[in-house]
Amino acid sequence: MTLHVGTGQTQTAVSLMPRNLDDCVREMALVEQKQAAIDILEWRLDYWQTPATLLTAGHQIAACKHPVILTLRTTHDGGLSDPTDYLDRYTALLSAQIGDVVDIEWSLPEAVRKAVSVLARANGYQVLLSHHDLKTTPDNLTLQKQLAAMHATHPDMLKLATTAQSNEDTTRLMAITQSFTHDHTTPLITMAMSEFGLASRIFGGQFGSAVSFGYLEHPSAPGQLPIEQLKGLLTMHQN
Ligand SMILES: O=C1C[C@@](O)(C(=O)O)C[C@@H](O)[C@@H]1O
Repeated sequence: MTLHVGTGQTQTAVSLMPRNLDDCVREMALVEQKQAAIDILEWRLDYWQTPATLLTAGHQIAACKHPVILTLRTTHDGGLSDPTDYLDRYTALLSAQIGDVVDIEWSLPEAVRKAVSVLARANGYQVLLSHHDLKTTPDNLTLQKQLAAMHATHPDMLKLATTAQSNEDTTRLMAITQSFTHDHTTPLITMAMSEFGLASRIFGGQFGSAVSFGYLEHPSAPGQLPIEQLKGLLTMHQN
């Protein structure tokens, strides 16, 4: 399934964070209950704790009607996974062609990013290149250079998550989003994490951000809203 983002209404995504098959069944039941509010599933693989049943879970998740983003979030970018076995952790699922998009972290060594990207594309996935600043929203020039460097590697889509320490940080990120999406066709997802960043999750689409993340049971990052509340706000704001 090809994920089409960046045109039309802002799409919503929720992060699945199962540790095992029991969690997977529970979370997929919630997805079914809330499916009217969900456009995209993100499977946060860094929470998974039972390698022997990874593919079983993958087939259960991939059986749903939503496009699935595979995300192995490392400790560098706010997740739980050790960056040193990044390619190995992705290989089984990518080789089984489970899911549709692969999130690859900019912070990884270039050789690792390239190896995962080659394996992903060889198995028909789109590549979402992502970067997370867990402490700040850098100055505008730094944000522009960050996006330019990521864009130069030709991903299918980009994601930049910063941490807002003020309302001004959030408005700057949205202005940078507006400027980038005006000048480029590569879909961009941005969000300012923290309570200061709430506006970026509700109004980010107005400035070109393609997707906004809400939560199913628990937030996967600071500042997320419950998915049904987020969908309602996006629908109200965009109609
Ligand atoms: O990269 C992102 C965005 C996110 O960090 C957010 O702030 O909503 C949530 C993560 O699960 C996801 O992988």
